[in-house]
Amino acid sequence: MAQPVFKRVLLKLSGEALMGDDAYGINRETVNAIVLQVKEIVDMGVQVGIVIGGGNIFRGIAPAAEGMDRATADYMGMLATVMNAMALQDAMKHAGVAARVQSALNIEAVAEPYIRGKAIRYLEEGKVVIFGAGTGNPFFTTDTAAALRGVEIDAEIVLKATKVDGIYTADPKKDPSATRYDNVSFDEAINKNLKVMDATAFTLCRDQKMPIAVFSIFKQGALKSIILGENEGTRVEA
Ligand SMILES: Nc1ncnc2c1ncn2[C@@H]1O[C@H](COP(=O)(O)OP(=O)(O)OP(=O)(O)O)[C@@H](O)[C@H]1O
Ligand SMILES: O=c1ccn([C@@H]2O[C@H](COP(=O)(O)O)[C@@H](O)[C@H]2O)c(=O)[nH]1
Repeated sequence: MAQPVFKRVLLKLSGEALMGDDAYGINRETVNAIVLQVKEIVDMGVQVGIVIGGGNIFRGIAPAAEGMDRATADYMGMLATVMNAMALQDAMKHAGVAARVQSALNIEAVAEPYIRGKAIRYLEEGKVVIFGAGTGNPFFTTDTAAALRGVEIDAEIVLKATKVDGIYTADPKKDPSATRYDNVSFDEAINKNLKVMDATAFTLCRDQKMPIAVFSIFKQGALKSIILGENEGTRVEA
């Protein structure tokens, strides 16, 4: 049987991917389908940390955030990611996957605080750790949180699960003539402003020699393919 090529990974899940076909919010069926893909790699013995985005909830409250102080809106965005983390943990529990939520913002009544050593211990025990509230700081994104937590937990790769199947020469949703890269260097991704991830996230991964794989969470089996070392999506490396 094929063996995983990674022992520990950091999976970044787009918040917007949780909406399914809804306008915003959390679509339970979509979450369950994502959880099954994660379960597949957990059952192979891969240790999985997850950073979850907040776009699905934040989009719904965006009109209220208009004109608001940027830091306040960002804290709201971070709280949205905690809701997603809780929904994901609940869906994992129902699928028989042990998961813990750790929050970068202190909200101890709903989630334990982010403690690096404890997160690593959970991973070693085979539990999925879901990191909520991004980095805990405004003016950042959950992509940067994924790069940061990935480096902190000593993951071998950051897996960016999104709505498109890799990195393109331009946003494929806006430019149908855009073509997909199989491989791209950090410098090219940053210099060409390939917006699938923000420059802070790319730069941190580049400096810490942390490879990134970008793939579609809606493509059945894509996550497992990457774990088995097969060609899938786009790989960003030095
Ligand atoms: N060069 C590019 N290649 C691929 N996708 C791109 C590119 N430029 C922009 N995009 C867009 O970036 C989006 C990926 O961002 P995604 O929504 O997954 O991230 P996010 O902002 O981290 O998540 P969230 O939904 O939680 O806010 C894709 O849906 C795609 O339309
Ligand atoms: O470290 C962080 C992470 C996130 N935010 C805020 O949350 C929203 C949602 O995150 P996405 O990465 O867009 O999914 C983001 O727009 C920020 O407003 C943050 O401030 N700090």
